[in-house]
Amino acid sequence: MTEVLVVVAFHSGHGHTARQAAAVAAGAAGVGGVSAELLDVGDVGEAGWARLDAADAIVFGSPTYMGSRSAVFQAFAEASSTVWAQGRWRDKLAAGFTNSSGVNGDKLGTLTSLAIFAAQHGMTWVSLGLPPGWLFTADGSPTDLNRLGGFLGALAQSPSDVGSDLAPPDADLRTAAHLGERVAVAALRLAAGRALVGA
Ligand SMILES: Cc1cc2nc3c(=O)[nH]c(=O)nc-3n(C[C@H](O)[C@H](O)[C@H](O)COP(=O)(O)O)c2cc1C
Repeated sequence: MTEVLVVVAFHSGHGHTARQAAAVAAGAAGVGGVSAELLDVGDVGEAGWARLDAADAIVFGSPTYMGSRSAVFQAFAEASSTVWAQGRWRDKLAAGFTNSSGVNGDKLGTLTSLAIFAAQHGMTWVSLGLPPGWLFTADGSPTDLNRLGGFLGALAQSPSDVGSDLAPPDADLRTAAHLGERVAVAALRLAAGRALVGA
């Protein structure tokens, strides 16, 4: 059986995005032949960079701070310029997720920045692949998968006065798990294809 590695590279200032990251990793690890690891981008170190090099897919996650990715994630992105210069992540799969307090909260700014970051590295972006839930149709529910209606990546919302023990809600964690599973399956397919064509 093909073994592939999905690394979930994330920042979380107060634990909410960390819960979303854990859900992404659990979704990926639930797919046979796939292992998933969490990596705090605020503390990568030599071993962390090596795990990123070894990954078949990297799922990037950040809270939305002031309408974009956090300063800690940005520092990680800038630190990856050596990786970029050497093309070490080229042709790996990538995907992204973000969490913020506003229902909208300008989360798209974060996801867009993550997708551009992945594109700069020559990675192949995997979308969320779910229909929008909740208010997309009148009979929707806030417990729907993809309740926040994103396509580019997984979205989560945590009220600013609710701790990470209670937020983000289950629907958003299930959405994150779906993204992890989708990336894992895509990584398996890519590995199988590579084995066939020898590249
Ligand atoms: C510096 C800062 C900026 C923030 N900017 C936004 C924002 O632009 N939009 C929003 O909806 N929430 C914003 N928030 C709220 C966070 O996104 C929210 O608290 C989130 O759950 C934090 O995730 P974390 O616990 O993983 O850090 C901001 C919070 C901080 C600390």
